[in-house]
Amino acid sequence: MLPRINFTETAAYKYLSNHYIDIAPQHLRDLFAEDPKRFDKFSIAFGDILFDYSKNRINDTTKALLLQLARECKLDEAIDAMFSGNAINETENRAVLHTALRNQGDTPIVVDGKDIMPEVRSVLAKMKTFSERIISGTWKGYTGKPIADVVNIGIGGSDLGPVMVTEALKPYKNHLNIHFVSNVDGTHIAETLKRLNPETTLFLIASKTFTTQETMANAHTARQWFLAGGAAEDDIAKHFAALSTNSQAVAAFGIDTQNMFEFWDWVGGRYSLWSAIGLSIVLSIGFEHFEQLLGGAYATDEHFRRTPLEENIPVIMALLGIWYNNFFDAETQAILPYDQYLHRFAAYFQQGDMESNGKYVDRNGNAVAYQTGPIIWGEPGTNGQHAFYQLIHQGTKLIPCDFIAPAQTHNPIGEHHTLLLSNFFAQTEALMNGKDEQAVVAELKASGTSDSAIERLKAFKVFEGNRPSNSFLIKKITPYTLGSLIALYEHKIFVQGVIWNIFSFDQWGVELGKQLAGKILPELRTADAIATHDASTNGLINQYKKWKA
Ligand SMILES: O=P(O)(O)OC[C@H]1O[C@](O)(CO)[C@@H](O)[C@@H]1O
Repeated sequence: MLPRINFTETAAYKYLSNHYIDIAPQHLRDLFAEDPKRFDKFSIAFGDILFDYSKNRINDTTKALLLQLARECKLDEAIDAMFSGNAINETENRAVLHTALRNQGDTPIVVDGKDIMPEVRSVLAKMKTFSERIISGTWKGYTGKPIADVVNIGIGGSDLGPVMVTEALKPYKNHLNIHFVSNVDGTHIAETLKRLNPETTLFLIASKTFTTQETMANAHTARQWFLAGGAAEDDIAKHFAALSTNSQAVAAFGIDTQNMFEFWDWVGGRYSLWSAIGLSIVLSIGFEHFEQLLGGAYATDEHFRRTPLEENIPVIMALLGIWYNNFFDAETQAILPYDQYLHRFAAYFQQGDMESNGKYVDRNGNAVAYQTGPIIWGEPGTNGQHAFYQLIHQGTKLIPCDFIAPAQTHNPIGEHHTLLLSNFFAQTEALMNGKDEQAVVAELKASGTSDSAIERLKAFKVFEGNRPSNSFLIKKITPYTLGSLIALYEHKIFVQGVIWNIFSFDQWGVELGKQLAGKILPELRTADAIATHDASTNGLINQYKKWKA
């Protein structure tokens, strides 16, 4: 069982509330000026990742109190409970062991009295053999041709992780074309299939439950398309594989269970890219690179598990998030990668974070009286700069930002990377320092602006600054460093859930919409006017019926 502690009733929370009153008016500029050791103190080097959190509205006391908060909430106990396979997903009575999928230690990990590591390794071995056959072309389609295109059909955790990682690791890609179909909107699969040849296409049906409406609809459409191309039922075995925990449903769909890559109910969907759900990643970059991804994540797991809290990156990330979320009333958290390959990173952690910590019921089943998970959003720099940074710099909302950038690029073209990085450094500095009125006036004077124009313009050109950010400077985005980075964010989410006293590994909040869609679906199949809902829903459905072709 996870501890049940209301963090707002801890001593640390009370101290932090008072301490907030001291810190809130202080400017980051002054905090830097007062402490020449601030960067050394508030940054952590972890392999090829430098985590700089010095541009946050904290001082030594803040850090000490936040760590006290973590201790009072028994974070150590919770970390042990997760890694040792306790059923910490209590509402589903499941262990939470995505860490076992990348475990490279030799201590058994026991769930329900059984060491799960042999099974984990056996599925990895099966993924290796299968992927080698597909990549090398020794696996032939039903007309004897090698596979050229792979379509992953899945949604949520069975899509976002593989999409994000295959995009992030494109420089490591082989000749196979990898496609992702997730949306139940027929446009998604129709547009994808248009470009494909059934003789050379492999479908991966990725679904933990193998019951998800969107995935099943797309899988059936893919099957029909495949058969319509001239293939026979028996040929399905050469062109369809399943990534799932549900072997019965896989067999019922008609996929040979030989072609099923299994995972287990102790892997949460949004934490599953390390499991068989990662097969599209393996096919895209090869098994060795996938192993490096797992290796990087394992290094983070070890860091998280064994490093004292004060030097523990996910713990610091989580506590800073709580500082802004619960004391500064920040509602969102931006993730801003200065790497085009990471363009789906924020989208991936939208699910990772918001499906995990978007909860208002605590671990005792009571409504919380405090804020929990933040809204996660972001786009790659510098595109974001020309879209929404205005609001981050001069808006009325406090938006803590995570900046992520590689020191080395995979595409050293001219000065592009230097330009990109100059923006990365400049933005965090500008957000922190801002520009005061004196500087604005001096600048306008120097450019020959008249005194009356200066008076009129100066207020608009002032930047308050004092906007907090974390910076992750990464030597290079490789499978290993990416694995480490993803796992840092995963554990951050876990720590925050522990402190907010919520269950981070269930997702009951997605059920109601699914249930209602199931009820509405048969109503849409008839031409009859509907009166079974509220006036708005009835009105919309009936208008739809009039308009639909
Ligand atoms: O892998 P499945 O079972 O198809 O589920 C897909 C997604 O649906 C959810 O259950 C809810 O959106 C996610 O948690 C999960 O990642």
